[in-house]
Amino acid sequence: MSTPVHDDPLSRERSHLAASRSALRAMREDVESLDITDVTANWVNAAVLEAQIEQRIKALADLSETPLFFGRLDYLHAPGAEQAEGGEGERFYVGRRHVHDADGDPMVIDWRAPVSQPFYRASKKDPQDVSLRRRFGYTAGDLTAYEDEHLLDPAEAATTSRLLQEEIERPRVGPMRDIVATIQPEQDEIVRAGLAGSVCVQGGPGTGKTAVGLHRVAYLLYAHRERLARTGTLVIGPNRSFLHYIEQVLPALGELTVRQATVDDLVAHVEVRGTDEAATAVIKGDARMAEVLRRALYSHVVPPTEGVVVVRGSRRWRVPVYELEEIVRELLARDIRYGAAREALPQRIAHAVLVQMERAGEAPDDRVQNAVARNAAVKALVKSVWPQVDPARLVLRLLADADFLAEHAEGILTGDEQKAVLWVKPARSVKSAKWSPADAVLIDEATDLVERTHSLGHVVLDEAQDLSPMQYRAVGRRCTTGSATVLGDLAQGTTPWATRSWAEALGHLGKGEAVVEELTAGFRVPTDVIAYASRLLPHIAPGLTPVASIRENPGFFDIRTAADAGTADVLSACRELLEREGSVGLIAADARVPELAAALAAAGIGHVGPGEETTHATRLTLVPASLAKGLEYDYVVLDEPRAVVDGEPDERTGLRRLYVALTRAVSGLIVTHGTGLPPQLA
Ligand SMILES: Nc1ncnc2c1ncn2[C@@H]1O[C@H](COP(=O)(O)OP(=O)(O)OP(=O)(O)O)[C@@H](O)[C@H]1O
Repeated sequence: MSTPVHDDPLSRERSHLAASRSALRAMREDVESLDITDVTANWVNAAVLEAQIEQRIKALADLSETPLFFGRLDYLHAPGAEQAEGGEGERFYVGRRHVHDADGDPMVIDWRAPVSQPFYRASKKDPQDVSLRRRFGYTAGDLTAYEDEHLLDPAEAATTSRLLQEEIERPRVGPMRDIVATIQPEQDEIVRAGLAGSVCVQGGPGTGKTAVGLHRVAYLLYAHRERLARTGTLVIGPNRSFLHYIEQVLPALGELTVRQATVDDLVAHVEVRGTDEAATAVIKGDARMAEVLRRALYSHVVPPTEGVVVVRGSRRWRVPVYELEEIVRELLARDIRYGAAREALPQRIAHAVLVQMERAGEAPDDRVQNAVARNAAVKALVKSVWPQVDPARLVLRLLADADFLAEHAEGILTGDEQKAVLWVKPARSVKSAKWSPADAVLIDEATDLVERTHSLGHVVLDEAQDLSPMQYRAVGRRCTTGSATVLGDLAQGTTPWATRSWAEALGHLGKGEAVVEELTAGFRVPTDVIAYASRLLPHIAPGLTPVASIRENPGFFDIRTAADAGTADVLSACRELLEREGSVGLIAADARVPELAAALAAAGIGHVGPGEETTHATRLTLVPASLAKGLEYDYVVLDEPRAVVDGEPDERTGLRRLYVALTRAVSGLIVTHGTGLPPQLA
């Protein structure tokens, strides 16, 4: 007897998957076979088009490990034609990208399309016209399970989805991956917030801030593709290893054009070779420095002391000093940059000359005005009244010349503060100066005073709590005409200038109107571990809501007292965790890393640094506590919590660093210590 193979729902869904994959293949072949020889006028166009085609082919790749669709929605009624992304059916498969058949009918709908939204938001309370929501389970790329919710059936009990739970509990390996299949309703609201407004998300460790920020970019690129292609998008993260950790997420969602950078990258006007004492960096990062810079820059504008005489042919035209003063005053009052005003000044003077010419009965045209503006006398006047200023040289002088600084910081910085920012050994030139990261930000501010910084369409700022006010300003001027998504956790602020409140930070960013949302459901850290780490909250960020872990797997948590502060117990903890599936991170105070690296090598345990690819043979990452932020590992060994705290300039920062280190583990954490635990963990 033969069994019918296509009759059960799972088989039907599998055939839809197979059909969708061949439809995708056909779409790709269509693009691959495009012949552009006849449609491009020149080789530049051809090159651009070819690059676009190549991107499109890449975007249409069928990746065996990323299923084409992960959900299905059965609508009760066909959604409005304007919502249907070209389809008129009432059943939609939701996936990472749009796939259509030969007739152009949708086989899979992009998760970002409006008709997909109820997949994330519909509930029994608000079914949004969805009668059935189906989630699919995959094993090694094969569709092996599904799970249904009948949203309109009052008899069906609301349950938590097994597939969702499994996805959340899945062991972590390698870099971050997308969460499209399991975005939660409160996350989805942030992901799909409009492009016009800015959003700020406060959320404890593992609440999905980074994930939400990246999916938000993908969503915005879908919903406002043309506009953002013109204006650009940018994701800002704290350091290289973090950016490396997240760099696969957007390409996996088909978005290949988003720039990712650190704040230091954005302000790289000079080579940074120096560092500042914490107290100095705090002052250099203070928003008051913006006013000092503004004053110092505009001190270069000096009122004219005599009129200018322009000789043309046999005639001499004089613009009297009071009229020049008026022009300068008017330019100073206008909301334009120093450089733009400097360019406008000769034209204004020329205009004044032209008015005189007209009064004298001449009929000068634009060419005459330009010629007057370029006249040597006018040029000389502009040079003395409104000289060109090099932003880096301006900052150099402020940091090197006590009198110059005193003159412009008067009433803004105290005498002690001025002393703190002055170089002990003043640099002679921009090239030879040992610029610090904070100096580079000052130069960026000065650069923007001279010439307006280009604004992007949208900027995502991750780990935002660590920025100084001057750094917020640097990010803010890159989205003056666009919007921002600001992600952070006040409890994880570990810089001496870390943000105290989001209202303050958003003010410096120039996005005071942004709404602040809070995420409190934790997807990473197991309950016991997050409860333990949260003991630190009253000491590091009183008033913040502790994260509530939604992981069912209780995880594995052990605190081990070592015989001494050596490395033997750390090594055995690493060995033990390497027996298990998933990634392993050994987190330690920066100062202990060399000793631990040597011990691991001596014991024959291979390891890599954060941001380096692990391999099957080398699954351990040795992470200095200062680089742990934003990262996660399936299992973590945390070495000497006390040393982590002591590694920071003050106790609160130390405890915050410890909070970060304690909250990196997904499935298990072993804390080893030979010197006792910080009393705040007791
Ligand atoms: N809805 C979700 N479904 C499945 N996994 C999720 C979901 N939201 C977040 N995660 C996972 O939880 C982990 C933590 O997310 P993420 O790194 O974005 O948190 P975070 O708030 O930025 O943490 P931190 O404050 O430590 O930087 C990641 O592995 C992420 O993929």
